[in-house]
Amino acid sequence: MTFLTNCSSVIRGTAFHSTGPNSFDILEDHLFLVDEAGVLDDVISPKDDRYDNILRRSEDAGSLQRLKSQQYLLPGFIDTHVHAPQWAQVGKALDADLPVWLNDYTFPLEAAYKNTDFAETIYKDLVQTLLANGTTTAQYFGSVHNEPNKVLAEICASEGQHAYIGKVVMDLPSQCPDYYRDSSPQAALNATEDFLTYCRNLNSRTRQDIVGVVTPRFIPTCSDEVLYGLGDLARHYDAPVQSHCSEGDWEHAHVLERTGLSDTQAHLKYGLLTNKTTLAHSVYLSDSDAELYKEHGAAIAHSPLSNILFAGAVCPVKRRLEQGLSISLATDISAGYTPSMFDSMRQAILSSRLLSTGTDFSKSPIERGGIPASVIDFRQAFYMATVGGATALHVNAGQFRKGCRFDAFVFDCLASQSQTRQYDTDSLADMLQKIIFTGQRQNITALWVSGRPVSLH
Ligand SMILES: O=c1[nH]c(=O)c2nc[nH]c2[nH]1
Repeated sequence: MTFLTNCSSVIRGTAFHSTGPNSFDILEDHLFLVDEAGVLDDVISPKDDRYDNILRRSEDAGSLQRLKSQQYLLPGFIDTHVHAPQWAQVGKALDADLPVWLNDYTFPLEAAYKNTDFAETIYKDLVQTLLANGTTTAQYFGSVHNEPNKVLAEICASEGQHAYIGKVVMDLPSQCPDYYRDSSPQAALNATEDFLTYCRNLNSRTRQDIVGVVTPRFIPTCSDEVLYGLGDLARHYDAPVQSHCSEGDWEHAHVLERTGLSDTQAHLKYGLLTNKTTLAHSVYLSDSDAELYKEHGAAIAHSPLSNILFAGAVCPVKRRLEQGLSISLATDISAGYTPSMFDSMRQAILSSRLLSTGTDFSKSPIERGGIPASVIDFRQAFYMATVGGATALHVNAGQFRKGCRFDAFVFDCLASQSQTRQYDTDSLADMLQKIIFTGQRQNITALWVSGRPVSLH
């Protein structure tokens, strides 16, 4: 038996994990054996002959942690689209439309991160807040300037969060303010390369993933030269790519007019639609665009809150899942106003209900314009927030399986100020639904990233 030679800790309790878009498992009263590297070495069911022996030995060795009644183990959330600098304006200016929001609020704020003291304060708060909300992995847009991006990478490393981070590229003078853009396509490419290398070096010194991501803000703010150059860098470094795609009427039409192509086709032309690409929003995809995502293995970062505020339409998640696309979930701070993936899961479910029924009360149900069979439920939401994110980022996480890294948190229904109730009438499957619909930050009472406990602030 490998136990006690490889294992640094054993957790005993009941866990939930997603096993696919339509399914989940309840691992009732299992033992989770975590090795020195923070990877699940084994998951032992009470029916397993080894159970009692392992339980006793881990208890004797002082490496056993038991979850209490009404405490559950969940996989850490994977938030695949967060604008780190926008944390300072979360909840602000959401009465504006996208171009006004970008030009009047967001660009001036992002430019302010040149002051690395400011960056340090905000980024530390952001990373601690996301961890406290159960997000063990985040994919971040940084800003144009690399000094604050490096501060963000160091903070993720020291706070203990897996982080995918991009230096934002925006170089097109006609679409970007003088005070906040890359000075030339070459300067943008050099800075991107510098940041990819920086993250690679940092990653070799940290336990968790710190990965540089090729990050054109979106096609409207980028020159053709820079977009082709970023495609070359992504290929050369085998680096992930993130951007925004087909996010609203204005943006979708703008790309069509400029390139003669849909946003998806344009990403492909520039070499930016790869199996390591995650594209936020992706609302206005034709079915043939969706086929391109599938063919090239690109993922959607579904951002239900910001889609409501800025897209003016709902991403047909159910349809895209049925088409076999890779779909993850995101808060999209700060066009999304919450750091909580619980909130994002809930909004994804609610948006799909409205998409399915249509919304104009003055029309009959038939004429209301809904798209039938668009409803997703807690299963798909849980999948996107965990396994979908892991699939998009190609990481072995999001589940409690042997070989998965142990990124997880304890959800405590009895935590102070909890609004999640468990009664005798509730089955364990009921409890997963209740957790998804009522869960909050205060329910998260312990969290591990790659097997290491993280302090919650
Ligand atoms: O929601 C969004 N947030 C942004 O920062 C952004 N930039 C381009 N398009 C965007 N959409």
